[in-house]
Amino acid sequence: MRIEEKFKELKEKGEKAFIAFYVGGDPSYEVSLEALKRICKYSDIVEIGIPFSDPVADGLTIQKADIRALNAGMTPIKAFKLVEELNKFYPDVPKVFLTYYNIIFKMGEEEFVKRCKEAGVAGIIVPDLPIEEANSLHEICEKYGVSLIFLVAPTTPDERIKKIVEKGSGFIYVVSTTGITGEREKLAKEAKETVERVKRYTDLPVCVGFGISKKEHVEEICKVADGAIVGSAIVKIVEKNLNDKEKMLKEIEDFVKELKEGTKKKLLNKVS
Ligand SMILES: O=P(O)(O)OC[C@@H](O)[C@@H](O)c1c[nH]c2ccccc12
Repeated sequence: MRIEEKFKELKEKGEKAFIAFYVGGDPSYEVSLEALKRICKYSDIVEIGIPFSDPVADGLTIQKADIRALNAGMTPIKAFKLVEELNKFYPDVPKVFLTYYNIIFKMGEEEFVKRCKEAGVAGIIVPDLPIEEANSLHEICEKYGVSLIFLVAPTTPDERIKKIVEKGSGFIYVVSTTGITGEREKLAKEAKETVERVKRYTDLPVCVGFGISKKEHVEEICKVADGAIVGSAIVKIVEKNLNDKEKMLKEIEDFVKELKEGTKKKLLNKVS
């Protein structure tokens, strides 16, 4: 399913998007497939990280997940296979790749995007690709109908936001705070302001990630944003339960189910 269709469907239901992030291949290909199936049950969009040896935007939790996946033999080619398999079970949940640019560069931009199209990957997020360097990838993504999702940080000036929303598609990813991925106790206060700033320049959905780790955070951000993205708090469950796969999967499923509830609150607020 395309990302645009998903947001349309959510709007009709009066819900915001819950987007879960998970590293493909963590702690093994098979377990990650099973975990992602559980995640797909309750998520509107799923972000799958292609593990990379030098993930500069990631905190320790996701760094460790990348290492676990790489040690277990995960590769970009297997990541495409993972999406294909998931699409057999959950075709209505758009899958988005989170990948650093080296992986795309090595395969070749066109080959990478063509494979995304064939595997049914709806979009890609490339955190280390600045907008100024994104022209060719942008064109190729348009040609194949794959969304190219860009990040906006609280430190991004308005002039740059204007450039980003021109090229971005699917949704705009607002980074709640400066820094790297990882759980945080509180939702950063600059997150809402950044969402409002981006919304001045675009009608694209705006979703927020970085540090969102509880249902309360999801509820809070969904008052202003179109969706919430949770990564590290889910990946942490893997790390804590490496010796008990069934417990790990159950905890992931229960947690994701609870987080999704936070995106339905807005409707209740509106009605009352
Ligand atoms: O882990 P957090 O703090 O919940 O943030 C989401 C994040 O994991 C996911 O979107 C992501 C994982 N790696 C990234 C690198 C850059 C930007 C975003 C990401």
